[in-house]
Amino acid sequence: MLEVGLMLARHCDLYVMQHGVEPYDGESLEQTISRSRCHKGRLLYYFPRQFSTQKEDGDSVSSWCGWHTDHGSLTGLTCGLFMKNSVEVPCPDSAAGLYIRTRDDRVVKVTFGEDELAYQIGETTEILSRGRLCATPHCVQAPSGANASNVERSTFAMFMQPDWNETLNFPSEIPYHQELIPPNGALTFGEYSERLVNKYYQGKT
Ligand SMILES: O=C(O)CCC(=O)C(=O)O
Ligand SMILES: [Fe+2]
Repeated sequence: MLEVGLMLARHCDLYVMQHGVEPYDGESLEQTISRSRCHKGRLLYYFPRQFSTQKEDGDSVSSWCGWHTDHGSLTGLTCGLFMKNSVEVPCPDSAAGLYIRTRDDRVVKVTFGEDELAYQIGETTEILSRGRLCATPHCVQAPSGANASNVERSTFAMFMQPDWNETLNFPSEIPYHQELIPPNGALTFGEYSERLVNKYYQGKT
C-alpha cells in the first residue's frame, strides 16, 4: 500500500508543479512520505448498527462515521469487508459504505473491489500544495433494512503522513486551521498534529 502510495505521490507532485507551485522547497509529497517513519496502519472495525449509541443519525449517509477529512498526507484504504456472526457476507445494502464529496459538491459512493486500493488526499497535502490538491471529505454509511442486523464492517487504513520531526513550511494563505500556524509558518508535523488534537478535543489552539 505504501509502495503504490509513493507512486501516486509522485503524480501528485507533478500535478501540483504543473499547476504553478514550485517544487515545494524539499517538501515534495513523494519525498516527505518516503522518508517518514510515522505512517499508521489501522484495522478499522464498525460495530453492527443496532449497538450504536447515536440515535439521531438515523439513515443518514454518515451513520457509521461522520463527514471528515484526514489530517495527514495520503490515506490508503482497502474495500470494506462485511461480516455477520463472524462469517463474511455480501454487503446487505447497496447504499452502505464509503462516500466522498467531490470538488463540485456532489456526494459520490466509492466502489472498489478487494483486489484494488483507494487513496484519499489529507489536509496536510492540501495545505502544502497551496490548495492545488484538496483534502477528500468522506464518511461511511451503515447498512439499513431487514438483512442489516448484526452486520459489521472491517477495513484497513494506512495513514501516510510526514515524520513527526519533519518541519513543514505552511503557506501564509491556508484554507483552514490558520490559527494553529505561527507567523513564520514553520511547524513540525508533530507540533501541528498536537495542536490539531487540542483544537478538536479541548477547544484549545
Ligand atoms: O472505513 C473507511 O472506509 C474509511 C475510514 C476513515 O475515514 C478513517 O478512518 O479516517
Ligand atoms: Fe477518514
